[in-house]
Amino acid sequence: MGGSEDEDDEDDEEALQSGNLEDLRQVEKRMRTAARVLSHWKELGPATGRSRSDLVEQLIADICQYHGYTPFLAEKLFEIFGVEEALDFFTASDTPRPLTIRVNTLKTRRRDLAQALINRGVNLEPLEGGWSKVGLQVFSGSSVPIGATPEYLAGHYILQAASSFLPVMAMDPQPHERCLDMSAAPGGKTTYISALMGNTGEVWANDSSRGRIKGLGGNVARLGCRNVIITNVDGREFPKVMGGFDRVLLDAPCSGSGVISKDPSVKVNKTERDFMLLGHLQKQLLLCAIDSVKTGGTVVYSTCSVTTEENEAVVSYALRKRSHIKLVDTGLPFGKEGFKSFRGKQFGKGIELTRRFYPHVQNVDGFYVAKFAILAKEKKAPEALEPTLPYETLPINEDEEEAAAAAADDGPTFDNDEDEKLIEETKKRQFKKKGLNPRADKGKAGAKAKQVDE
Ligand SMILES: C[S@@+](CC[C@H](N)C(=O)[O-])C[C@H]1O[C@@H](n2cnc3c(N)ncnc32)[C@H](O)[C@@H]1O
Repeated sequence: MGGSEDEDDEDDEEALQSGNLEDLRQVEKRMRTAARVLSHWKELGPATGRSRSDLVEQLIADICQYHGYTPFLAEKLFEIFGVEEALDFFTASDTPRPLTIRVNTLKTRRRDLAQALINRGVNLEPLEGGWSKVGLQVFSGSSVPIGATPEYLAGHYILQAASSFLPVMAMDPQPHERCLDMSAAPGGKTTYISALMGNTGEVWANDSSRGRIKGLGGNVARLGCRNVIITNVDGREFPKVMGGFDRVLLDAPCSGSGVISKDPSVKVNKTERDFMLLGHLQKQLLLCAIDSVKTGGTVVYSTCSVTTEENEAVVSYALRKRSHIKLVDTGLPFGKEGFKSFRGKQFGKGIELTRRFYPHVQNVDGFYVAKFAILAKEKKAPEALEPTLPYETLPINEDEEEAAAAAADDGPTFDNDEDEKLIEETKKRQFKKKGLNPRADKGKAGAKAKQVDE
């Protein structure tokens, strides 16, 4: 784990030149000591002669200076990992993860690709731990541009972080199925799904970003994925656009708190509001993903974030809102269990089956993977049928949401007056769509609508 000795030497060199090395070493030592004292406060605290809050304040100030985080995010990560482990996370997030590529089995075999690249002078090895048959780790030192070899241009491989393989492995797509990758660009996972399905069946690859769709199209074409259909809509349009999929992957838009080594701007540009809005969007998208799958199907939810509000809280929300789903084993060979609770909040049934991956533990990007099985919906008497709550009206704030959940026991609650209005509006829209006058006599309109349907 961590950077190479050469990189450390370069950092030291820079710090030396700016006359700061001694300061940095001192700050580093002070942080480690403070973290150890805080973790064993009862035994070690009194001897410091300082208050706990004073020490926490100093530690946060040091982290902000040394690692460049805002106090807000530093504290947030403390809460997730505890102080000592958080320091390991900060250090690992300041160094790049190993460079990895995924072999495109639609075009070649790992052995053949490895040989071709070795012949060009690339140093590589299978991924550590033997958990992937399609991954190769590329070592620095060779002058070969790994993103521009003839094999790359011919689509024999894609540059892909190792942890990004995991949601697709959990999804386990099968030949001839109909799958949806709801937020797919630039297509690392879509092209893997396509390969696992052996270019059979259908992979609907969707992304709401027009700009990012171009990259997705490029990768799909380069890797020769002929079973992929690309769409460019907001994921929340599913299942209105189409449904009945065998499997859906929602690799959700997220804060990127697990991939800070790739995008250090996350250290300073995320606010409480960002996390709240992201959590809200993720919840909406996850419900839509679930509603787009047929009975007996599978949904995989993943993020490259380590925060609970983007992970366990989203999954628990879905469990509360959809009673016909359950969490199942991801089948992934490593990873830490999802949190059962966080700051007094208990997460849903089976949450320990979800998996967390960390840069400082497995030397992979921070990731989260949850897998749901979609069961048959309980049959209800026609008069008991509830309208589906429009996704736009999902409560945005946790308190609001919790109050709703408490009142609901298992299923979603509905405000009758509001629902009446919504049902009326939906009916009107449907009538208009069919060229009917919504104000016309209900009986006649109903009869005409029936004719059109037939
Ligand atoms: C984590 S990235 C997906 C990475 C992709 N799965 C891969 O492996 O290459 C999240 C994606 O979600 C897309 N996105 C954001 N909001 C969305 C929405 N409402 N519906 C669909 N896609 C959305 C973003 O454009 C972005 O490409």
